[in-house]
Formats: sequence, C-alpha cells, structure tokens
Amino acid sequence: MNFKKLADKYGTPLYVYDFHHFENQFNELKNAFKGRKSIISYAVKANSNLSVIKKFATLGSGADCVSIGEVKRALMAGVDRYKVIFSGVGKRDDEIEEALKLDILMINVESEAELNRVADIAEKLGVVARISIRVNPNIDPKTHPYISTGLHENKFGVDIDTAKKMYLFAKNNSSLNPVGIHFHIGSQLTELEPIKEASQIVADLVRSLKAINIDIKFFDVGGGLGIKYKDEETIKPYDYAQAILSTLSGLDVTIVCEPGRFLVGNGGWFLTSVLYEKVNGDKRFVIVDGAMNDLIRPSLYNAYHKIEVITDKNGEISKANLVGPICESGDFFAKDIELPSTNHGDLVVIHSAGAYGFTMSSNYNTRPRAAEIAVENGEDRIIRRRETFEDLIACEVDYL
Ligand SMILES: Cc1ncc(COP(=O)(O)O)c(C=O)c1O
Ligand SMILES: N[C@@H](CCCC[NH3+])C(=O)O
Repeated sequence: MNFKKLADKYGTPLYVYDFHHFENQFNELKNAFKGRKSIISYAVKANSNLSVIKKFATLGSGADCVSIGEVKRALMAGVDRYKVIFSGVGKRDDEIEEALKLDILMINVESEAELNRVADIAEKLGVVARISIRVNPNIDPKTHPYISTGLHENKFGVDIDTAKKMYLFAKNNSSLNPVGIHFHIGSQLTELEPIKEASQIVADLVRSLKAINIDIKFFDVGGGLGIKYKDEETIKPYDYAQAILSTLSGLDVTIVCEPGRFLVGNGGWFLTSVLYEKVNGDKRFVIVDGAMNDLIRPSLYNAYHKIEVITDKNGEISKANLVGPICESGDFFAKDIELPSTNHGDLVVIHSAGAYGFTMSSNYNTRPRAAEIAVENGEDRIIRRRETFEDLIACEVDYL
C-alpha cells in the first residue's frame, strides 16, 4: 500500500481500507463453516461505511445491527433482509416498529420488558415478530473489561432461567415466533475456551427447548474474534468453527456468526501528518493533525496500535508521545514509544484501524471527520468525503 501517495492525493487525516483484505477474511471464516448451514452477518458497528457494507453484501454477508440506522444502512447497501439481525439492550418503540415493517430476519431481544414491547408492537401492526433471545451465559471472556459482555455484571442479554421463561411466553404468544438464540460474550477474544463453554451452555438450552417443542432454527454465536494488534495469539477461524460445531451435535440449526473486528480491523489504516515536535522538560511530543476524535481506541482503552513514521530525515530515534491537537491530556495515539525525529509534513501510519476507528469518531473541538478511501484492484477511490465546517453546523438552528 502506497500510503504516501494516498496521503498526497487525499490529504490527512485519512482512513484507508484494503477491500481485498476484507474479502479474504470473509472467505476464510465462511469456509471454516463449510458443510454446515451458516450465515456470516457482518457487525456493521465496526465500520459502517456504505461501501464497506456493500462489499460484504456482494460476498453474501448478512448484517448484525445495533440501531435502526444500522439496519437501514445494511438494507441500503444491498444486504438481504433475511440476513439482517437487530440487537441491542435499548431499542425504542419506533425502532422496533420499523424493524418489523422492514421484515428482517430477527429481532434479538435482551430483556423480558423488551419482549413485551415487541409482542405489543407486532400485535398492533398485525404481524408476527421473528425473535431470538440473547442469553448471557455468565462466562468470563478474558478481554478488556470495557468490551466484555457475557458476564451477569454486564448489561447484555438475560440469564438462562429468564431466557426459558421468555421462550415459553413467546411460544404462547401469537405475535411472536422464537426462531433464534443468541450469545456474544465480548470483543477482541483471543481464547477459545470461553467461546466453547458459552456455546455449550446455549446449545444445551436449545436441546431443552426442543424437548418442549420450541424449535430453534438460528444459533447465533455473536462476534468477538480477536485480531493481532501487536503479538497476540489469535484464534484460527477453523478452530473457532470446530469448537462451536463440537457443541451442536444432534441439532439441525443454521449457525449465524457476527464478526466485526475480524473482518475489517487489520484492513484499515489511519494516516496523519506531523505538525510539530516539542520538548517539555525531558518529555518529547510529536504532534500530528489526527486526534482522539478520529481514533479514540488508545484514549478509551489504552489500546495498542502499531505506529509507523515515514520520514527521510536522518535524525535520532528517541522516546516520545504521539499526540493530537485536542485540548485533552488523554488525546494520544501512543505514549513513550521510540520515534524517529520528524519534519513538518512527515506521514504517520497507524495500523489496525479498520474496526472501531471511523465509526467511533466524533466532531469534538469542531473537527471535521476524516475522509475514507477504498483500495481495490490496485485502484483507490473515495468512499466518504472529508467533512466541512458547513457539514458540522448544518443541524444547528436559532443562533442568529
Ligand atoms: C451483539 C454483537 N455482535 C457482534 C459484535 C461484533 O464484535 P466484534 O467486532 O468483536 O466481532 C458485537 C460487538 O462486540 C456485538 O455486541
Ligand atoms: N469499540 C470496541 C469494541 C466494542 C465492540 C462492540 N460491542 C473497540 O474498539 O475495541
């Protein structure tokens, strides 16, 4: 990837995506489930650019969505409505209503109270709601606490006993059709055992539901597959699939898998340019034109992203903090890392920025968000133009 050329052509800060990487990741995971009925439903939250979703749609992907906005993005991008799932602990009535009207595969319900709302809204509309229930298996996924979701202390899903009650309620309600079951224990998972354990617990629940004539068709294992940011041992898709399949003996279910980060994380880079260097006491800072509003993962999770500096200055390498222009001390991409001495305008490439990069960006400090570029078949094209000041104030009224 010629980052310098792309930065010169489109300016910085800039997100660059390699669509071939996305395709390879998708195919590797899909092939891991070969021979079994499976749907890969891309978790749109990881990178919701319409062109990215469209790329996955053309590969046959479904979409895992967490707002009606994401559902609409998925459908606009050409995802088959019968591969769209709508999850989330706090769906509004209007979101549930719209999802039912759009006739997507299933609404993934996360509480008894929500199930009642879905039933009432479906009845009012005169439709039958296909639902799945998100089970919280109380398994420690061994990841960052902010992105752990499968423990009872997390807000997601319901415990097994509540899930059973909900399935019985759904079975006896003519506006509900319980077609699926779901779990998702966390993100950036690098250990297989917790996934297998969770899958076993949920598969056992499917068996006990079968015994009372509740026939689950979609076994949704969530997302969470981790990627290599630094030197992590990651889970191989084949081993992942085998671990899940080993829990499903005797069950005729379609496996639904909702990866986000695995598909796009390492196919994205964030490009930013050096503005200045300075030294405060004995602390060296390299200040760039990108900031925490563009890529918040280091500030929010202390996440590691590999940093590469492209410079022809032949200076010394020394420790520095790589920081942005935002008025927060938490605005950094890396702290105390070895960086070469730089010139104004040198390019800094931040790796593994394809997932939860642009989608978590904001306009803090009235900073227009970066442009996004797709690279495919040796060609680059813009898939989101850089925001302007006018874009940022477009919704503001009554100020004159
Ligand atoms: C329900 C659900 N599915 C899928 C994902 C995608 O996760 P990841 O990007 O870790 O694959 C998430 C986010 O963690 C999620 O909450
Ligand atoms: N935003 C997180 C992942 C959250 C996954 C969504 N449930 C990250 O950047 O790692």
